[in-house]
Amino acid sequence: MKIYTYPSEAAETRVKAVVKRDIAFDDAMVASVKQILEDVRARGDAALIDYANRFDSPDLTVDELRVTPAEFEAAAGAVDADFMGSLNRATEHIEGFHRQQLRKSWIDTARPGTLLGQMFNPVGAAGVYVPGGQGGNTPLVSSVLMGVIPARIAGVEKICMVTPPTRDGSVNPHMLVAAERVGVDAVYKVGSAWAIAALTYGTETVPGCDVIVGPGNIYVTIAKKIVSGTVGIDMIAGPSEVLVIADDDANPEYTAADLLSQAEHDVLASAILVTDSQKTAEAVQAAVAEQVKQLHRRDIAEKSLADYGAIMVVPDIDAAIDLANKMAPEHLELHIREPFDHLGKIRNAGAVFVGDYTPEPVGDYIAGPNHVLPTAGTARFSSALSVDNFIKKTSIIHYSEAAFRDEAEDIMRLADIEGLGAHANSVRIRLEK
Ligand SMILES: NC(=O)c1ccc[n+]([C@@H]2O[C@H](COP(=O)([O-])OP(=O)(O)OC[C@H]3O[C@@H](n4cnc5c(N)ncnc54)[C@H](O)[C@@H]3O)[C@@H](O)[C@H]2O)c1
Ligand SMILES: N[C@H](CO)Cc1c[nH]c[nH+]1
Ligand SMILES: [Zn+2]
Repeated sequence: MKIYTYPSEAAETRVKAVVKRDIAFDDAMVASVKQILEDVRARGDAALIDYANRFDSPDLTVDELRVTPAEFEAAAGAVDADFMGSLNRATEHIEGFHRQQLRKSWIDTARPGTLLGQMFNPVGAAGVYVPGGQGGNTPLVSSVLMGVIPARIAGVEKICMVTPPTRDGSVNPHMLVAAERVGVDAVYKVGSAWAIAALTYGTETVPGCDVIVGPGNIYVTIAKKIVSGTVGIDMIAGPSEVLVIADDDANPEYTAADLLSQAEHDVLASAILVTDSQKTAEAVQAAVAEQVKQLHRRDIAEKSLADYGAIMVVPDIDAAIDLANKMAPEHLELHIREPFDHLGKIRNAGAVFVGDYTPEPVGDYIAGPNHVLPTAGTARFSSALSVDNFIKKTSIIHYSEAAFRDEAEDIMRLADIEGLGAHANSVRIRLEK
């Protein structure tokens, strides 16, 4: 990882490259995703199978697109009791955290003669994208829980899950067991942009949904961005990111391990260390170089660090926090003395991990908060996946005659200013009654 002095021109260029990396999609990628979306819209299942055969699963047929009861049953027999223990524990924690987010419809009658309020209703159908990697080689089992649990708690009636199939046309058994555990209604073997198209437009096999949630690689992210508005989406939850703020007291081995934990996700992932200590910068640089050699996904981590990694040396911890707020990382770790004294200064981050014993994977798997988080600087305006992403709010408005008469002049005046005579008339006609 390269060490930069921040601020400097070189450091600023790297910051921009990281923050803009999935918004500055290259035109060819966007064009290819648009073409996939149009193709699925026009040809439905036939297009899904063509893409699945080309990218993930050479022999998959239309009849195999939906996971069957027999496949769920076989999956249940293929996982061990230890996995079930961990799955149950994670599920309980995630359910507990998300239950706190449920809100009740409300009405307010404080203003005489009026009744105002909001009704909260779940969307009818949600599509949950679960990343699987090409040919299902990186099955993010934990993302099943993160996508489905909030939808279930919101009360969504129909929850469909999509994920790329493996080369042999199956879905990882741990993923299927997790899906069944949290009450998914159907699982479809489709990945990438064609899965987002299927959930948006519907095909013969895959039903269209009202809302699509879940993280994914650049193709998934571009597709979600394009279909947003036709369906609801949760957020831009693209290639993973971590920004660690560390002082001269931080453990360089821990810090390096945490940076690598996100760098290994994707060649487009980003891992940044910001420190006020040259000694820490150099120690972490050396630890990363050493630890990366041991990784099974070394190539991915090395490319991501080369393209989107950095060690920024800043004058002090306040400057580190300013830089974090500017970059708005998906994950922010604080490896500093008295971290809670600084927490209130953090304004832009998907999730903050505080202290030596809260490495980011605690949040990925088991703590309870959602690990589907905004990336590429979008934590400036969006938040973790939550129950809210599945809820619509409908306003309720009632006026008595007296309340209506009391405010009639105001309504007519505002309508006249807008030049909307029919609006004013709908008030006047009642006053003349
Ligand atoms: N922000 C978050 O909350 C969050 C959470 C978890 C994971 N992630 C990110 O999700 C991503 C998961 O990516 P992944 O690739 O492992 O799984 P994925 O399921 O998102 O993508 C794999 C799919 O993309 C397809 N694909 C490969 N090359 C393609 C091409 N040229 N054109 C179109 N499609 C192509 C594959 O065939 C497969 O179907 C990572 O970037 C990870 O960092 C983000
Ligand atoms: N760190 C990812 C979010 O960027 C989530 C994840 C799932 N599995 C492992 N990690
Ligand atoms: Zn992770």
